[in-house]
Parts: sequence; structure tokens; C-alpha cells
Amino acid sequence: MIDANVLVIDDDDDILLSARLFLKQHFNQVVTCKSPKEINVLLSHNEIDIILLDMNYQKGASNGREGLYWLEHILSIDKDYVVILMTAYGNVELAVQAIKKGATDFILKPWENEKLFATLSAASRLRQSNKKVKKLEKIHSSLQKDQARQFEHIVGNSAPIKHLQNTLVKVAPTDANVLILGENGTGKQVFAYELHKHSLRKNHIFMHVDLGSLNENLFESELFGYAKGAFTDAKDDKPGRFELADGGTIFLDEIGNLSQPLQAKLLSVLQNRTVTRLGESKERKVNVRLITATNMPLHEMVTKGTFRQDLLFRINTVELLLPGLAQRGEDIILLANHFLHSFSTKYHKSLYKFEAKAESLLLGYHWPGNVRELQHVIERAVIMADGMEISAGDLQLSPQKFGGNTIIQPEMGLEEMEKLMVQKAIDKHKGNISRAALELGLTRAALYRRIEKFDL
Ligand SMILES: Nc1ncnc2c1ncn2[C@@H]1O[C@H](COP(=O)(O)OP(=O)(O)OP(=O)(O)O)[C@@H](O)[C@H]1O
Repeated sequence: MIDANVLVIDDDDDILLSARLFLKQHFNQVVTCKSPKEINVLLSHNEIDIILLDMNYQKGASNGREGLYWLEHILSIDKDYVVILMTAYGNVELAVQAIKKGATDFILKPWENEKLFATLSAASRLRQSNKKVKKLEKIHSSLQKDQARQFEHIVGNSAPIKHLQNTLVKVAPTDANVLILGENGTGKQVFAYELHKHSLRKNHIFMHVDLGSLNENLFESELFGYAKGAFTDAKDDKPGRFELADGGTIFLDEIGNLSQPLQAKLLSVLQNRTVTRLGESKERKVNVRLITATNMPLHEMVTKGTFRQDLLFRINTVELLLPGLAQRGEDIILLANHFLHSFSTKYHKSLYKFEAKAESLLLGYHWPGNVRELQHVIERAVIMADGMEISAGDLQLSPQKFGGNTIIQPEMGLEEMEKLMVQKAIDKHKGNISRAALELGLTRAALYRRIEKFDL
């Protein structure tokens, strides 16, 4: 039994009866009707997959014009309907014309049952694959929407973030290969997606591949695909991520984790702009924009010989270095408020601000896990908090967790803490105001104002 529903439209009762008797043995559901005028109602009430359509309805008519008219009508309702026309010998040319207009096939009357079955089962396979494609298109577009929602925009007002955003706007539409460097949780993925969103490929796919999660065996089959029979489990042909990303952007995350042999394989794909599926010799052209990211020191790794210099040169036409959160002082409260509002909505709370003590704590913390850690801290605090404000206690940041040799304590006031951070940055950079300002996420002028204010 084939899992497809067939609609047969013909003005001849005998034809309808014999079609129904035969098709019922092979197809899920068979609906018949005498007049094409009922098409709208029938299609809106039944899940029809295949339509078997006669070409002439009015008495004595043989020019097939009605069939063409109803064919167009059906395809205007949904272009993915599979329509098969029924025609007498003399009308074969007309049937060919109908195929040009979008019919899938035609069958000659009187039909042989075997031929009718073969035509309809091929049609049902086509319908199934049309449905699959539609479903995948839907998944794709909803994934893209999800991604867009998840990374609505880059939150940040500090000098380094503004500088990065300026660079991003210039680089995004160029198709240049971009390497994003930065510690864990600094927003490398957010920036990669933002680059895609501002590129000329924005309406195509953004394919994120976490290279860190692919072992030596999976790397090639996942990235370049395989042919049926290439290995024991290869039951079907499968395109790799590069082919799937064709026309769009491929984001290779954790590129610093690649072993030397895999670096060589990747380099050859990037140089030739073609991939070869495992078990095949055919080279397939791929047109992708490449963005890579890592938290590993790639330049140092090149010096040590653990990362190929030629691969680095291939991927780093433009480099973006994302600063750690602790070096973007100004952004901490901005991001914290951003997360506060989104988690408040998610957990149906009416929290709208942080108590002053809580803000001081956030500013003084070391943030080794960067923005991701801040996001988790705020999520937990929103869940724990009572009332309208997040208190210092809700944050659950213990003094021991404050990094380095800092002497910042949670009970300090905001001003005191700010003064200490400014002093620390100036000491660390041995009085170099530009570098200290960059670390604090301030302009030089803003840092000078604070130096004056705190009499440093
Ligand atoms: N500037 C930002 N604005 C808004 N959200 C941000 C920003 N930076 C990071 N985030 C959020 O912080 C989390 C971590 O960011 P992301 O995954 O991009 O970091 P990453 O550097 O790619 O991390 P990893 O190296 O661990 O893969 C994400 O949930 C992201 O949405």
C-alpha cells in the first residue's frame, strides 16, 4: 500500500468507477469527482497528494483547453501538487504542452492498470520528495529565525566593542576570510553571525561547525560528505557541511583544535574551493564565505610548529580580537541589564534593576568565563530573586571568586571599586594611558577624567 492520497477527476462515471476500484487496492485514499468545479472544496478538505485530471469535460469537447485551465488553477493553489493528465491518443501533443505548463506526467485512455500504477507510484515518490524539501526549507528558515532571535544584536558600548563594530561593518560585505580570536564566552559566535547578517550572503545559510567536537574519523565525512558504500554505515549519498553551506557562510569554530593532518586536508579544500566526498573522485565546486574562531593562540602555535602557517595565512585575511569581559568595564552593567530583562521576561518576573551593591559586585568580579558566565550568573539571580531588584546576595558571587591578587571586596562601594580598578589598570600598563583605557573599555579622555576625580 502506497502512503498517498489520490484525487481522480473525470466526467465519465465508468472511468471513475474503474479508477476507484483499481487504485483503492494500492493507495491510502482515493477520492473521485465528476466536475473540476469541485476542486477547491476537495483540496481544502482532503490531504491530496496526486491529482489524476481528465482534459475534456464539456460534451463533444476534445481540444483539452479545460484540462490546461484546471491544471493551472490547481498549481496556483499549490505549485507542489503532482498532477497527471488523462488523454486520448489524438491528444498527445496537447499533453506534452501541459507538461510544459507544470503537469508531472500523462496517461493514455483507456489505460493499462500496470502502466497506471507505475505512473502513480513514480508520482507519489516525487510528491514525497517535494514534501521533504518543503519541510527542510521550513526547518532552515525557522533555524535562521531562531539564530536571529538568539543574537539579536551585539550589546556593548565600550571603546573596543565600538571599534570592532566599525571593522565589522567594513569587512562584512567583502567576502574576506575572517578569523575571530578571543577567550571562551567573549562572543565569537555572536560576531561571526553578525558578520554573516551584514554580508551579501545574508539570505543564504549560516553553517556553524564545531570542529572541536569532530574526531579524526568524523571530520572528513561531516565536512566533505560521502558516497553510498564509502564505509559500512554509509547507506546513502550524503553532502558534507561545505556543500550544504554553498552560497552562504561557513563558520568553523575551535579551529585551533585541529590536528596537523586535518589542517592539511582543510587547507587543500580552501585552496581549491572544491570538495571531494569520501568514496568519490568527483570534485565539487563550493562557494562559501569562511569565518573561523578559536580561543587558542594561533600565532604562538605557528611559532611552535603546531599550527600550519599557510593555513593561518589563508584564514586570517582579517583578524578580530575580542577582549575579555573584565577589560570592557563599561559593558558589564549594560550586558547585565540586557540579560536581566530577557530572563525576567522568560521567567515571568518583574525584576527591573540591580541594587547598588549588586552592581559593585558585578563590576569588581574577574569574569574568567566572560559574557557567558555573566549570562549564567544573571539567569540564576533572576530565578533566585524575590521582589523587584537583584540584590548582591542573589548573584552568589563569593569573594574568593574575585580574580588575581585583587583586593576588591563585595562590601566596597561603587566609587571605591572604580578607583581601585583604574589604579590597577594604570599600574598594569606602567602608566600607559592608552592601553589602560583600552583595558577598562574607556576613552583616553574618560580615563583622564577619572584620574583627576580620584586624585591618582
Ligand atoms: N556582545 C554581546 N551581546 C549580547 N550577547 C552576547 C555578547 N557577547 C556574548 N553574548 C552571549 O554570551 C554567550 C556566549 O557567547 P558566544 O557563544 O558567542 O561566545 P564564544 O566566544 O563563541 O564562546 P566559546 O569560545 O566558548 O565558543 C552567548 O549566549 C551570547 O549570546
